[in-house]
Amino acid sequence: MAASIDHHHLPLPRIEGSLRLLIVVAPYYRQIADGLVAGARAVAAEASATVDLVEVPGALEIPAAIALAARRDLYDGHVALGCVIRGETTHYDTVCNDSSRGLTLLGLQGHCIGNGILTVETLAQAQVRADPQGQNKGGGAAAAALHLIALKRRWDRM
Ligand SMILES: Nc1c(NC[C@H](O)[C@H](O)[C@H](O)CO)[nH]c(=O)[nH]c1=O
Ligand SMILES: CC(=O)[C@@H](O)COP(=O)(O)O
Repeated sequence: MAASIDHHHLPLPRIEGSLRLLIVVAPYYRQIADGLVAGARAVAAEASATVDLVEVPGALEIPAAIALAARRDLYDGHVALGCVIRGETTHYDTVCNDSSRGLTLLGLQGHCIGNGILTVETLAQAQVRADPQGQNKGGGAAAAALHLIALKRRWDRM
């Protein structure tokens, strides 16, 4: 088993005014997705954000769904949640790389996105990462979106 390493988490930023988050989740592995969503919702509640949630079939559809929502400028930030577990073929690499690249490209266009798409070898690895009492990657992705929103608002005021 890998050594456990503590990650330092920034405190949640204080954000004034209304705050709208969209969670886009791929429930390809339902139990994992549920843990990720629970963690993300808890962080959103801490920041008093209102949350909408939509589901898409798989991680590959997450960037496209966020791009569609972003066209309407409905949300301050987006939280991408899902899980990719290595199978027998190279499809794993496509799903991991293209979902990540899609989110990164959207981020570089100025959209505030937290990436909580797990890319793992085993279901056990996914379980500890999705668990809100464990590594809580869903919460981490929501926090990442909030940090970007805070920066955007700060620089919009200058
Ligand atoms: N294998 C996994 C997938 N594959 C499905 C794709 O994301 C996509 O929905 C399909 O290719 C149709 O476009 N998705 C996951 O979220 N996790 C996987 O492990
Ligand atoms: C991660 C995947 O895309 C995977 O679930 C597909 O499995 P396989 O490579 O065995 O078809």
